[in-house]
Amino acid sequence: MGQSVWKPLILVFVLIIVFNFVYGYFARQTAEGGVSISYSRFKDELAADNIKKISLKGNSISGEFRNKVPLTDSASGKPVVRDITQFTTIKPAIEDPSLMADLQSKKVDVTAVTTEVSPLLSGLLYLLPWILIIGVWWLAMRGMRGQSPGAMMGGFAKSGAQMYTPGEKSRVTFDDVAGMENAKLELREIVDYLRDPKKFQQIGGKVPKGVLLVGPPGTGKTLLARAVAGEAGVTFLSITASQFIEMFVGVGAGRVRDLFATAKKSAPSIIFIDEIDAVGRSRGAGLGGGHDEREQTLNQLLSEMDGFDPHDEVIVMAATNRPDVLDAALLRPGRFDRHVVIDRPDWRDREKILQVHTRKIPMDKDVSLAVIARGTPGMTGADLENLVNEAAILAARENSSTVTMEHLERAKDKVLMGGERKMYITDQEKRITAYHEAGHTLVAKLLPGTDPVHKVTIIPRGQALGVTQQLPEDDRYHYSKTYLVNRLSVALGGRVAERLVFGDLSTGAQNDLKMVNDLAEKMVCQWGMSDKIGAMTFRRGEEHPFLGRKLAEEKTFSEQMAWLIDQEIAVVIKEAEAKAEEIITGNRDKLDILVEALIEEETLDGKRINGLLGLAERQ
Ligand SMILES: Nc1ncnc2c1ncn2[C@@H]1O[C@H](COP(=O)(O)OP(=O)(O)OP(=O)(O)O)[C@@H](O)[C@H]1O
Ligand SMILES: [Zn+2]
Repeated sequence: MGQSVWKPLILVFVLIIVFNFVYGYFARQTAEGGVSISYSRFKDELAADNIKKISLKGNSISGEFRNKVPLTDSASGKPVVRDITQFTTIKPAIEDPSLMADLQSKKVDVTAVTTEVSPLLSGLLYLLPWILIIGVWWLAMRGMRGQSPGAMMGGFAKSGAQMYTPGEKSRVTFDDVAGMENAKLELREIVDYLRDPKKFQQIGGKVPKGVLLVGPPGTGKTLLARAVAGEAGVTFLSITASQFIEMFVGVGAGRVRDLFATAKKSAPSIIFIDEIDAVGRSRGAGLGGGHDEREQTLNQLLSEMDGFDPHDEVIVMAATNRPDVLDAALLRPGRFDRHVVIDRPDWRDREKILQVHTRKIPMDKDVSLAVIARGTPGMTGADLENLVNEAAILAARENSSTVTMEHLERAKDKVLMGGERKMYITDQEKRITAYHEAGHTLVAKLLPGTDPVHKVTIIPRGQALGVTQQLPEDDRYHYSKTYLVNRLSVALGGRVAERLVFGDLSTGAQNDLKMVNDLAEKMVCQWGMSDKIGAMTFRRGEEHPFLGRKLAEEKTFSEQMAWLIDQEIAVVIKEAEAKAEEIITGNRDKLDILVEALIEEETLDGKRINGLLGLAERQ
């Protein structure tokens, strides 16, 4: 909860306290300030004819003695110095039928006071629970929208979406989004369209509808979407997909309808749906029932997107880090047909992000954000923002007027340890990863007939410390043995480079090895690519009790054959590994060039790799 939410809460507390004081003041006034005595003592004094007058108010009796009475300490029973004339006591819950008669016979002056304190006060007392209920409800509504007063200027959206209208102070532009130049470039067209939809259509631009932002959490997808709205100066409606279905059954579809209606009313506008996979998982994928609500919501979303007219001037943006689980219907033309991939930032972008977030923080003159950026591979924008905040807190705690390098380093360690991902990477690990990935890349580049290398990176993602990405040039349906063996060589290139350079192996090649073994097994058992076995096919199933593998089902075969299959798989793998080794040993200088560039730049695209290796384009 933000500070703004606490303010009314504090106000309510203050009101309650003030009310208590006022009430107490009135209550004491009517009690006439007597000293409290026991009821039996009061009865004794009454019997002794020592009560002059009393006043009754509810259960309490206050009054005056005829003669002063020594006050007894109730704990010790000893008389206390002070004599009293004024007293109060409480009538017990048990009826005392003789009281009135006694009072009359002793000629006590009796007045009855109404229990009503004051009409104003009792009115307040009556209203208080209502004030509390309404207050809590109000706070809950605000909390649900997570809105600060600034963000509310655009008013409410019934769907529960957060709404930002143009011209607000909290406007976000591309300047607030550091790095991501490619993504910004791709979104430029959306901005142009929203700025002047008519003109855009006259020029003949294809009216965009849905944009899917794909990337890991915290990489700034929401921020980027808001910046698009800010750049174009249009209304931004933001909702998290799980909000559609969080409350009651049947609400989700209605909320979607409301959301689109609001967006159309305030067009041109952007609808942003975060974590779209929460409603957008492929239909029918769930087990059993209970998914109707989600499916209804998804269907409503699809039909709203289809119902757009070009003149509606609404763009739907959505974010996910699981594009693979999305229902294919969402990705069809006319829906989310544009995809913008947002990767974890490389160190140059990390430096820019640090610059954005330190803009308003006094930094020591010795601080080098580049050094921090280089030491934080794998961190997202959100992680870096967190790092800067931690550093500022450390500085404040030490009464330091500026944030120093040391604060930043300590904050870095803290964020690294807090993160669930293993992001802390030593220089040595970084070197090993760089050699591993450069090994893959070099083999892929120098072996003919392999898929082009799209990019290579040593920025960790998921479990992998680095990635070499190859993209096939076109869809292939037939693979030659040469192609497949080359592919094995590329996969083994990482491991081979590690072994040749460090004389040691790391666990980093685990995935490569699994891929290599699976592929080699298929080559031998399914595609008949082994000389010794020839054109026979086998299906190999689960573990064999003796051989470590079970060869079963399609064809039963002897243990000798099982042994031969294993031999042949080993031969294929050895052959591929020897090829990789030959290339890497023969081009050690090129390997080193790639490694230095990788450590310096973290990510190399195909063009850059060709440049470094002195190769022509399309090789
Ligand atoms: N490129 C960036 N430049 C500046 N700040 C960034 C950048 N990327 C992320 N941040 C910071 O990280 C915060 C979180 O980013 P944001 O919520 O946009 O990430 P997200 O990708 O939408 O994450 P999620 O998928 O968890 O919603 C932002 O508020 C912003 O302050
Ligand atoms: Zn590898």
